[in-house]
Amino acid sequence: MTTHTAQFINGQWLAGNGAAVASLNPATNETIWSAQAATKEQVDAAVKAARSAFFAWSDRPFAERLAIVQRFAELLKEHSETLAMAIGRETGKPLWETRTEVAAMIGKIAISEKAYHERTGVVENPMPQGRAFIRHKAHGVVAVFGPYNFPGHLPNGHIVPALLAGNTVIFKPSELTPMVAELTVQLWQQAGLPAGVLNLVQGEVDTGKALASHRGIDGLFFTGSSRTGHLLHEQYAGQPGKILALEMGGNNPLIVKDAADTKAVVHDIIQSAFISSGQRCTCARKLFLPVGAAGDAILEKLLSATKAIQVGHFDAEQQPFMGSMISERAAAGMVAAQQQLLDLGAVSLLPLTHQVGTGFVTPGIIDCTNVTDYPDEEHFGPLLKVFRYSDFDAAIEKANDTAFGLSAGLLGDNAEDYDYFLRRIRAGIVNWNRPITGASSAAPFGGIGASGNHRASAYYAADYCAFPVASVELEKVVLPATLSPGLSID
Ligand SMILES: NC(=O)C1=CN([C@@H]2O[C@H](COP(=O)(O)OP(=O)(O)OC[C@H]3O[C@@H](n4cnc5c(N)ncnc54)[C@H](O)[C@@H]3O)[C@@H](O)[C@H]2O)C=CC1
Ligand SMILES: O=C(O)CCC(=O)N[C@@H](CCC(=O)O)C(=O)O
Repeated sequence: MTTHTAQFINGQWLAGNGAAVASLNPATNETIWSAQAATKEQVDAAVKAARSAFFAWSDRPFAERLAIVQRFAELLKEHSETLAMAIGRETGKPLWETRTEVAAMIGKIAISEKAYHERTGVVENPMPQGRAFIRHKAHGVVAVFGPYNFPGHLPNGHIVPALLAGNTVIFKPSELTPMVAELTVQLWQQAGLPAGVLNLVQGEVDTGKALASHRGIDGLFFTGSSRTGHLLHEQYAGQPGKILALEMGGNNPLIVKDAADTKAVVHDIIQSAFISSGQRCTCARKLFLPVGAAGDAILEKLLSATKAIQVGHFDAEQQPFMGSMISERAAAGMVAAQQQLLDLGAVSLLPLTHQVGTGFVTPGIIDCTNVTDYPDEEHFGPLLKVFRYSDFDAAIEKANDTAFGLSAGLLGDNAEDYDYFLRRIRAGIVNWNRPITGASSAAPFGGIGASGNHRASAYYAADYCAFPVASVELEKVVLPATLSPGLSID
């Protein structure tokens, strides 16, 4: 296998000078990409390149920046199948899903253009003497950190609005998905981005640390685990001048109450809990079902439909619903999480099983109703915890009993219940009779508590990509008609 020149610094593809790194196809453990990591010195070179490129890029008229970003969208369309294949190979996600990921990347461009104007454009307000303006300026050099579960779409959700706003970027993708990052940056290069405007540094945590701690960056946009996000937040304490946007995980509840269509309920639960093999930050982790016959019927159908979920290779002709998880390690981690819950007194309703030597797992369902020391952790895979409840208020209270606050949902036919749920539940994404995954890029996307730091992304990403500048302006210096009391100027 050829070793990639994986670092893109100041418009040049360079070999890393650091340790060897590799990417595996998680379904087979075959190495599909290898390179050497960027060193601290190379990260420094990337930051310096981004700094040198900043004024020339931010001084360009918006239309010129937009034209390059739109060219990137065209290239994404031309290469969509190559990119969808690469995402499938590197993450294990089935092609039907990776194709939607590429479509979301393409859709991001028009949405970000609209958001740029609506949320950060120029506003002029009349005033008696002169004019008042609200404008927005780019921060400067920003670092973008991406997760592995959407290696194209989620970094793209930071990079596109950051570039449109006039920032220059250093992108540090997940070490589990370097191949997708490389392909994406190649398309940016072809789109005609000037040297230094977007730089790519690849490597493991050391590369991430070198970038996050670099004094030369003005901001950091992060999508990833709550653990890393919290480390970054601590690291940025005492640096109010730097913008930090954190999109982190969740421990998301879904409550079912008085829903007549059991099949539809089961469908929305499965879409919420098991899509992407449970590897979405928005996935339902906790399912609240009423005690009694209605809850029993839903559980019975849920178990049989979950047992029937097809798990398979990303490119299988007969497409599976779930592909491999991101790695064998992640799969083993889910088995360990299940065991931890069993040790705490949970009852397995459908065991999550792991095909050792691969990242494949089958989806699992576990009853945690009687677990008193329930760990408030995000188990990032297809393991759904069921809680039976007899009182709606108590279910909402338990749903809110988490440090996280990303997504939440109610499946039920009563509008008053939803109105009440909406007022009580603490989350940044709250849905009614829809799966809680599959958020729209045309809406803000972010959570509260341990899920984020109040800098929602998607439609609101424009907000953290620029800072507002308020100006009052007059073309000439003019003496006011009335002077302040006690003032005379002869
Ligand atoms: N709220 C949101 O929008 C989303 C959140 N996520 C969350 O992301 C997680 C899965 O992604 P992962 O790739 O496992 O996240 P992760 O936190 O392990 O890694 C994310 C990025 O941070 C880097 N990194 C890790 N440790 C670092 C450190 N100490 N200093 C600097 N950089 C460091 C990694 O190299 C990677 O580029 C899940 O918890 C999921 O819930 C995923 C998608 C969306
Ligand atoms: O960022 C956007 O444009 C919208 C947010 C989004 O696409 N969310 C997805 C995936 C994020 C995740 O859960 O990892 C979703 O809600 O399914």
